[in-house]
Amino acid sequence: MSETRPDPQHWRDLLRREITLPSALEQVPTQQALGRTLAAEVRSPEAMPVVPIAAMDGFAVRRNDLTAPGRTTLPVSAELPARPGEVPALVPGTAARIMTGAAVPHGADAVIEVEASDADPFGPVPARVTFTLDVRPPAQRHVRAPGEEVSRGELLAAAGDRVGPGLVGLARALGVAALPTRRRCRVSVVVTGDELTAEADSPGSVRESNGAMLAAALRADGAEALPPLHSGDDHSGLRAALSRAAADSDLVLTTGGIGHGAFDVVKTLLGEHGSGTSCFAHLALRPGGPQGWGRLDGGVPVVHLPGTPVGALVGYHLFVRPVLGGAAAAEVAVRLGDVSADTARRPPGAVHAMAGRLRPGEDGREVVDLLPGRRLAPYGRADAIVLLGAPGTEDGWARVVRL
Ligand SMILES: Nc1nc2c(c(=O)[nH]1)N[C@H]1C(S)=C(S)[C@@H](COP(=O)(O)OP(=O)(O)OC[C@H]3O[C@@H](n4cnc5c(N)ncnc54)[C@H](O)[C@@H]3O)O[C@H]1N2
Ligand code: MOO
Repeated sequence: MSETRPDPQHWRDLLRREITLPSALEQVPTQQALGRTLAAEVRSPEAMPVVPIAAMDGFAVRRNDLTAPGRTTLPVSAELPARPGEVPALVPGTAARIMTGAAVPHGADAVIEVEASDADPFGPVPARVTFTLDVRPPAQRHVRAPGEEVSRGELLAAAGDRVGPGLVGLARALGVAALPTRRRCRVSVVVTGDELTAEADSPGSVRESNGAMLAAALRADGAEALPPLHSGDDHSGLRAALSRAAADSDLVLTTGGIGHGAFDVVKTLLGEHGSGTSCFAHLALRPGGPQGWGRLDGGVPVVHLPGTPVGALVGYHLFVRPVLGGAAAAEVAVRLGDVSADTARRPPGAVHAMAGRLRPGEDGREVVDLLPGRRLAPYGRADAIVLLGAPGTEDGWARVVRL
């Protein structure tokens, strides 16, 4: 049987083009929205600050009452801590002791910091205060003007942005109770193989691990991972598992059953000798070469990953994550550090995926060290998949997918 060996980059582009996931909008309470992707822009319902606010601990004054340069002594007519409540207007010819964050009284047009006065910053409010000023303070000195930080209707974040702690804080500060996020994509994983068991308790049985691994990867990428479904190597079992998965999900992943063997149940059920609703290829990629994709009942997209745990992990990060979208899907070029683990013969023309660990190099710029091993074992310590031999890669550099 001859199969083409498509370029993994082309395969990724094909899947991104063909698979569009729903992007329904879901309002999520601001405090629970961390990590979600915005489905729409967020604008401020109010100005920040709403009223003029002192930016320094000191005294609110009218600049016309000051001699500058020179010394001015004014009676202190009020004490204004940062507290809720009405703020009386500043009595002309007086100063009001004010704390950072307190509303500046009507009539005051500057705050003089306590350091420029003879007042004890921590003592009781003085009866009078003397300022020694070198220059006349500019209007609104140490006053945060209404709308200075955010104006009403200003864009806080755009559709497609990921909600970070900064936006959670900003939204709370402005009274935005819920954020318009994309509904999480619901993904089912169907693992296949008669040998798979919860515990490896008999000869030939293999502890099922792809389900937990892919659920973890999906959650890390902001998707909702439904409980994994298991099918044996028989068509009726797989058909049942796939239709259960399709009924409930935006996207289905399968692992295993896509090799060249008689028991490769996914391929024989859905490939050209079966329903023909999925297509399969052996990509110029090691590991993770065998891949497939198609559509299930109702048009639900399905991506077929190899059963080998390392093949499933690599395939997920190269082909599924980009379909889910988001910044994490980007591959970046990183300099290679320690490559002593790259010992296997690497025929040209294929991309070789190895486990790697990122660290700052001697010049502070990031480098990646290769970890020894071709299977899942090195991924216990890896924070990157390193793609060696990818077209367009300069010597001493590799494309890297962060885990
Ligand atoms: N004649 C050929 N044979 C194979 C080729 C080839 O080109 N010609 N390619 C090899 C490559 S590369 C891969 S990858 C595998 C792909 O095979 P499958 O996707 O059908 O995977 P399985 O045979 O079902 O399983 C492979 C391996 O992984 C273990 N496994 C499977 N699922 C799980 C799971 N959920 N949790 C833990 N471990 C799992 C399974 O027990 C097998 O050991 O084909 C090669 N063969
Ligand atoms: O592509 Mo397979 O995952 O090399 O073992």
